[in-house]
Amino acid sequence: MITMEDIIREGHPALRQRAKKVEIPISQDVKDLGQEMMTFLVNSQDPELSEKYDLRAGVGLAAPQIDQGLRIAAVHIPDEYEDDSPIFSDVLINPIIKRQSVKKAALPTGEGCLSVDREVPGYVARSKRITIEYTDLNNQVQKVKLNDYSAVVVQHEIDHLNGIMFYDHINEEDPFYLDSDTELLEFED
Ligand SMILES: COc1ccccc1NC(=O)N[C@H](C(=O)N(CC(=O)NO)CC1CCCC1)C(C)(C)C
Ligand SMILES: [Zn+2]
Repeated sequence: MITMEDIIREGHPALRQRAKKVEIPISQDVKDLGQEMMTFLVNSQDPELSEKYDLRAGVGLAAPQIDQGLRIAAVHIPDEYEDDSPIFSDVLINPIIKRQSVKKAALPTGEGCLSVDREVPGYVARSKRITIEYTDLNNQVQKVKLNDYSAVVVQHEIDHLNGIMFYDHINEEDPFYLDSDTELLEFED
């Protein structure tokens, strides 16, 4: 199973490389990798398992973060109200952003990263609404519209497939600069 030891940290060159497209139909190896990545997220959100294996509560994981240079990202976004029905949960193979809103959104808390062991303060402005297309683990092409928090998570993961870290988006002069078309998302903890 994937644990924090398998997650490479900033400074590792693999985090700055562009991941390679996955051959379709996906091989069994890719299917296993995708399932393992999803299992990590589910485990990391389980009180017992996250405690037992010292896992950070993850909502997304990209293959480059476990040193696999493939365009695969797992996303598992819990619904803070109903535990058993996540807001969005899937393994994205070769995801592409087909449409994105001009309107931007940022988390009021800023962002962190499983591959970054430090706080990097500042707003990360991302498209508030996106339409993504990807292949799922059953080789089905999916077209999904996401907004707000789900859109933030997926954009954060797709960035990893392109060697981009969240802090690359933070304004150097004023980390908490917000331009007029960026809103802070409501964020109940
Ligand atoms: C169950 O966990 C939650 C429930 C409700 C709100 C937030 C979370 N958890 C997270 O935001 N978790 C972050 C996360 O997984 N990521 C993913 C990552 O590093 N992918 O490479 C960072 C997030 C920052 C914004 C989008 C993803 C970490 C870096 C803090 C572990
Ligand atoms: Zn990350």
